[in-house]
Amino acid sequence: MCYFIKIGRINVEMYYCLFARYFKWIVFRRSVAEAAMSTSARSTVNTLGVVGGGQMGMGITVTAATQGKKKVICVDSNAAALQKSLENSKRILASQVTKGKITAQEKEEAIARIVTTQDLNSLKDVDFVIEAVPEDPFFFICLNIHLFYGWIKMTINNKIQKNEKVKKSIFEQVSKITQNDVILASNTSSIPITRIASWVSEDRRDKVCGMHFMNPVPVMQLVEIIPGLQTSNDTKAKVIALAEQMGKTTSVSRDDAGFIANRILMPYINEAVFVLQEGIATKEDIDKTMKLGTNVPMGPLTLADFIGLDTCLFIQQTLYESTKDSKYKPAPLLQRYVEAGWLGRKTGRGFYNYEIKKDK
Ligand SMILES: NC(=O)c1ccc[n+]([C@@H]2O[C@H](COP(=O)([O-])OP(=O)(O)OC[C@H]3O[C@@H](n4cnc5c(N)ncnc54)[C@H](O)[C@@H]3O)[C@@H](O)[C@H]2O)c1
Repeated sequence: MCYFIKIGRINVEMYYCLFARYFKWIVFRRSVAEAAMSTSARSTVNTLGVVGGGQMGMGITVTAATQGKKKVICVDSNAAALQKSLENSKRILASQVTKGKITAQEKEEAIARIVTTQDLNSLKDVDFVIEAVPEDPFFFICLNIHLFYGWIKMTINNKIQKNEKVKKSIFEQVSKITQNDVILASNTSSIPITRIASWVSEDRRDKVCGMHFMNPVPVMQLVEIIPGLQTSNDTKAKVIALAEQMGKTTSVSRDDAGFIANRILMPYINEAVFVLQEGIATKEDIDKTMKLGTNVPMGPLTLADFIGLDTCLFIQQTLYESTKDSKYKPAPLLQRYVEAGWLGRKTGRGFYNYEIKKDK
């Protein structure tokens, strides 16, 4: 496009054309430099590293070991959580055998492919890493004070650290432990991928990508893929390929608060909590209305318990803080439940009560 404007004796068109050429040259030089800087990511994933063996991490581990036939090294800093997750994964696999989805032999083969460890250095030789540690660590402090007139039981449980310290430290460490061509994916529900990429060295940022699995991973079909600003197309293609090898279907979202699923789902859950808080309906009627009225498998409060109320609150807070739009303000009742330690199924109590299965 050229502009013919004469300002006195100056031919603006000429200056414009010269500037456009110079600009194109700069863009060309930058893309050549970037291409030279970034190497392509490892193509074949034989061994997958998963960091965090909680409900998502273990779901990813089991799915990769069964559907993807990958060897999986699952790292969790908490030995008890790891043991519990391993038992859970065996239960998931046993139920898949019962449902005829896999054979008993496939179950045994999948279990044999899973290694659990507390040592992050075990990821030294993996081909791909998926991080699934919590977004927001909760420090639960219970204080019992015995006074002369009787017991006063105080529970202080509202110290919420609103930072991403755990994930940051994992990315910093794992990017140094693993080889440079290894993709580092995050299962984050809400932290911007471009921010996560900033936690690793510049020459590795093109290999950081969001890989947002849905809960429960072995059952849910979708994985949201979220490329950050610096994620290369090569990385994005390889993340999609791994998701497909795990039997999943993918959708792609821009790196924006909540991505697609949580941007829509969390305000829906939050509104259901407001309806409960305002006494408009009972929790049973809220769930029944949405389940039968909109033909979804479960109502919003049951779903929130399933996801984890801490996770729901954190995502809602992230949406609110990143947009400053009052429509995302977390419902006070959701905050109270989290402060009470009623986090849903995983703690045995959320909007409903649950029996926690004891490991044999
Ligand atoms: N729960 C959901 O429905 C859901 C869905 C999609 C994505 N996510 C995301 O997945 C991630 C994990 O969520 P979750 O529900 O599995 O949490 P979770 O609490 O069930 O599991 C997290 C695990 O990480 C471990 N961990 C903590 N610090 C660690 C460290 N430094 N090194 C190794 N392991 C560590 C914990 O011991 C725990 O077992 C979060 O980012 C969450 O937002 C959750």
